[in-house]
Amino acid sequence: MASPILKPPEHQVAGHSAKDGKLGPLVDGRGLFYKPLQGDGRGDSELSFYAAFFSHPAVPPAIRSFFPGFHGTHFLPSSDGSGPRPHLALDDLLPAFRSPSIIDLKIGACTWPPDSPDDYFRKCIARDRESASPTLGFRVSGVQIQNPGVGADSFWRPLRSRVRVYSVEETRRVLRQFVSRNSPSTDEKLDCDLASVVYGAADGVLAQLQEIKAWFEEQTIFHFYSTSILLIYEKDAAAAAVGRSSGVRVKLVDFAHVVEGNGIIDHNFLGGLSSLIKLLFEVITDPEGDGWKASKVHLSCNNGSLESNASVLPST
Ligand SMILES: Nc1ncnc2c1ncn2[C@@H]1O[C@H](COP(=O)(O)OP(=O)(O)OP(=O)(O)O)[C@@H](O)[C@H]1O
Ligand SMILES: O=P(O)(O)O[C@@H]1[C@H](O)[C@H](O)[C@@H](OP(=O)(O)O)[C@H](OP(=O)(O)O)[C@H]1O
Repeated sequence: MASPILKPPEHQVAGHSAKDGKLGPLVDGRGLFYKPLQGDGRGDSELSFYAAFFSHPAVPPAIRSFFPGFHGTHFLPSSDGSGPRPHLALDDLLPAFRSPSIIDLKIGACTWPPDSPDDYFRKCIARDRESASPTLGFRVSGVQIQNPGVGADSFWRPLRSRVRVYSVEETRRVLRQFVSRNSPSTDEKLDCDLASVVYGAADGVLAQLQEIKAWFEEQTIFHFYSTSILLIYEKDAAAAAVGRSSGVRVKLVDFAHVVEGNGIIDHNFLGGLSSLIKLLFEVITDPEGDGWKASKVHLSCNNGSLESNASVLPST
């Protein structure tokens, strides 16, 4: 069989990209996503996580299904032309989708593991403070939303530099935009028409997140710093899914900063996940987004304390 042609993924919304001659992931068009092992120990750390996670007897099979399947490492030519290097071979999460709407949500108010080197901690906290992470416990890392009525290949893709500094209000808005049928770039009122099927259906995003959350309420094996939750769905399929499955997928990706849990609950991830669930639930119950008011919240983090005045909480 001829070797597959490797190319940058068509629908990558965050992270390092192989486009423009840089080092990034490649896909083979046959179902595998190859993520190059990054330097600074990040690649080795992610490889160790995948090996430990998929061999750990205490991880339930249903939980494994929320992670990309892992198929070892493959030595492949790097996308930046620097020669062959090991790549993680993962299930490509997107072949089943023709025009996927995707959002990457980086979970956790703290994005750096305890005992991180000082320069890494400073880099992370500077980025976190520009974002909604300290307030919400998660932030948007990247998003693409199919433009309805314009064609299957037309997407709204805001600049990543803009997305990673989204405020709380902007984060709430994009979560509503993600399930609206009017054009994402429009100023008109968002319709949130697909919220009940994409977020609220029996096999929708909230049901899947609740299953993940139930595991995080018990598991003390791993602590996931800077890990993302990807939400992936197809607008046409969701619109046609009255009473049927919308095919929406929830997946966890990016495990370069996972550390051992040492018998302790991963409060950082659990807090962000709970906050995300609450916001998505409110998209269904309060699609107009009126039930929010400004409030002041204090959150503490390892390596220091964060304070924010910009938070919003639902009114009671
Ligand atoms: N298995 C996969 N299949 C398809 N797409 C994927 C897969 N894993 C990741 N992606 C895409 O690649 C993006 C970045 O993934 P990931 O966070 O693992 O990369 P990264 O370079 O480590 O990111 P960062 O720079 O944030 O650390 C995701 O937002 C998603 O769009
Ligand atoms: O959110 P963005 O804008 O995509 O920014 C990236 C994101 O913060 C990643 O988590 C980080 O990798 P690490 O988590 O591994 O530090 C990467 O650092 P890098 O550019 O130094 O790789 C950043 O560029």
